[in-house]
Amino acid sequence: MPNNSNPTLVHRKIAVLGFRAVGKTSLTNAFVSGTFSDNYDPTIENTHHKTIRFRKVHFATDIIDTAGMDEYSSLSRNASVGVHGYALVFSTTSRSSFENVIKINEALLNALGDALDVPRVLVGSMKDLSEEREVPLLQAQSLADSWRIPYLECSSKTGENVAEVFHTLLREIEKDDGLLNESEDEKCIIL
Ligand SMILES: Nc1nc2c(ncn2[C@@H]2O[C@H](COP(=O)(O)OP(=O)(O)OP(=O)(O)O)[C@@H](O)[C@H]2O)c(=O)[nH]1
Repeated sequence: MPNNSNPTLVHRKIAVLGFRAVGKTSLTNAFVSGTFSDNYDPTIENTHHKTIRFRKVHFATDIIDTAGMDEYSSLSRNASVGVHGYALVFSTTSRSSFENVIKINEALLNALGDALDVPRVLVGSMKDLSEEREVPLLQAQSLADSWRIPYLECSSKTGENVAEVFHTLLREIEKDDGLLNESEDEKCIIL
């Protein structure tokens, strides 16, 4: 077991997937550097790094901000090989992005050979734009429940729930290996 003087360092790779313009880059930037921009610049693919410490365990995390996907897209090699967990993002302001994330989840599980229990979180972005909401919270929550994965809503603009998306995904990744037990995962520190 890790101890205070000698924390455990583990490497984890996370990919952020979703339809075009759902806020994948904004979510990644808000988490990695605490920044937000109103500008829209389509992404090809970028990898960011962040160390997240859950008390005695340091996660050196690679976060892959992928290109917006549609039904004709396939996962890049970097976004499918050696990835420990996925954030599946749709915008709460876009019904089509919600419908699309269902297809992305299917394509992901197919690409991974119908692997069971792929660590994932479903993320509803742009929570601050409540007047433009097109996807009811309960509908998104029941989709996540049917996939047996957590659902979170966040705003990269206000920062609300941004860190929780990544912390929840790390907990999903570590669920079965006992690295984070109850008392250790309560307190997470971003380095
Ligand atoms: N109000 C608000 N706007 C957001 C939020 N997140 C993203 N946006 C805006 O939505 C637009 C698209 O955001 P991006 O982060 O570039 O989306 P993306 O999914 O990375 O886009 P692609 O790389 O093309 O797939 C930008 O104009 C952002 O400023 C949010 O939480 N709130």
